[in-house]
Amino acid sequence: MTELIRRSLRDSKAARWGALGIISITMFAGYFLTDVMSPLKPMLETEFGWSSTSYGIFTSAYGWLNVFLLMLIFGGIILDKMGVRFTGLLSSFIMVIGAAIKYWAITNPTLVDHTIWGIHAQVFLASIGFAIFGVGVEIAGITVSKIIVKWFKGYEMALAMGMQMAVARLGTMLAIAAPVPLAMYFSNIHTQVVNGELVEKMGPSISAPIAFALVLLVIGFIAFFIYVGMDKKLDASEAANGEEAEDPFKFSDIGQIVTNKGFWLIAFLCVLFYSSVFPFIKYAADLMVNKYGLDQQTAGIIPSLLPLGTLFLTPLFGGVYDKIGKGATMMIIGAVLIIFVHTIFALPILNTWVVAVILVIILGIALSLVPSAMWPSVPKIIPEKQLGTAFSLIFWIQNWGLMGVPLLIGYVLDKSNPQVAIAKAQGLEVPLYDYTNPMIIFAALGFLAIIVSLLLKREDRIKGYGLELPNIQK
Ligand SMILES: NCCCC[C@H](NC(=O)[C@@H](N)CCCCN)C(=O)O
Repeated sequence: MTELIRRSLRDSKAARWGALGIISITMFAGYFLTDVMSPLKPMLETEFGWSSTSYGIFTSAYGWLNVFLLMLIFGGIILDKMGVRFTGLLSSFIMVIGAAIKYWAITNPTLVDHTIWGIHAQVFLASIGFAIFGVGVEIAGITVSKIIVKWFKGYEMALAMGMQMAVARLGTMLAIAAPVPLAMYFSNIHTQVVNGELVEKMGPSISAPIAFALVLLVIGFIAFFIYVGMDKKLDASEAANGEEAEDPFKFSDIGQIVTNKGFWLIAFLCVLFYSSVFPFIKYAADLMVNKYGLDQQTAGIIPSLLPLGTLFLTPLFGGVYDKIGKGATMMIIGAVLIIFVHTIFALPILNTWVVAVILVIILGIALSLVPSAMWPSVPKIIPEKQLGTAFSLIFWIQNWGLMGVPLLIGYVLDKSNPQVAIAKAQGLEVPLYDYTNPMIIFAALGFLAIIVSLLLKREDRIKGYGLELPNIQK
């Protein structure tokens, strides 16, 4: 009889996986909007006269407020103080507002020939929207991480984190594959920049995929309200069973987190690893056009294989970590794969799409290995009551990379290819970009990630965090 008595709602498999399903919808929408502009880079250049630097500025905006105004850190503190319900609703709402501003900037033709502080006005305002959205999606990310720990500790935590990331990657995949067909389908007559002049012309609708993303985000916001109901029931069930409430968060906790060497190694690995993958995704479709000779219409297909592979592999590797362990080793292997892939991309040989497909698939394996081991390792290093703040600090450090690297890549791309700007200014046929230098930067990040992952394994041996041990408690 006693086996039938449940201690808490989270002891019900259906309840915890149901909760995970609901919050995954919100993150799916967030990841879709995050990458929706990536395959549109060539169109932004031809329709609105953006340069690679403009695109780099826009892409880097994701981290502006998170990094410089410390919004992520405040988000983590709010999360630990106010809880997952309030923070989740707030962050989903911020995502909707940011996406709406970005949509407005992209649809507003009068912005096309203005500048703000020397930046193309459309780029500037779309960037503001993306920066606000970036605050929302990042805070939603740490909230969701804390929610998963809350429901899955002692259960299939890595698998759950892997499943949530897989659903989010589905958003990334859709964001790489769908925007160009959507923009072409909704082609209309609108203002474009042709040789520096504004003209009314038939062309693809760049705003259509963003409108689609906005609708998804509203659905994600509504979904979070449903989660709030489940979270209340979880708390009630735990209170009824006399489970102890967590110690409240104290500011001195921050001191404890930042004096933990394991925390820093995870944070550095996080920034190096993610800076060599997510900013790469922003340029991947363009790389396929310029290095592998694909046309704009099909260029998104190969990069979309990257998140596709992760859909299956992230939960799979998460399950391996739960049952067998070897988290630190998985991170090292992932970092080795990164340097391999980017080095081959950088070499001015093997310029055939088959090689690009193979490399993207290997990168997908890396993007499954490292996150499925890294994120479930954080609760092994940091106590649960400090997790919101710890995740937010890790995300904050990571956002420096997510902000700085795309900007650097856009800049390096323009500097290494001055012939492109000259041709555009003269109204000549635009030559191809040479991507060697940007890819060397990505490979260098992979190299640093290997060093940090080795240091992390060593630290685990010294401190006994248990990163090589399974997560499921027998
Ligand atoms: N439990 C933690 C999950 C983190 C997942 C991780 N996301 C991030 O690191 C975000 N800060 C950045 C997301 C950028 C979206 N393109 C992930 O692997 O997606």
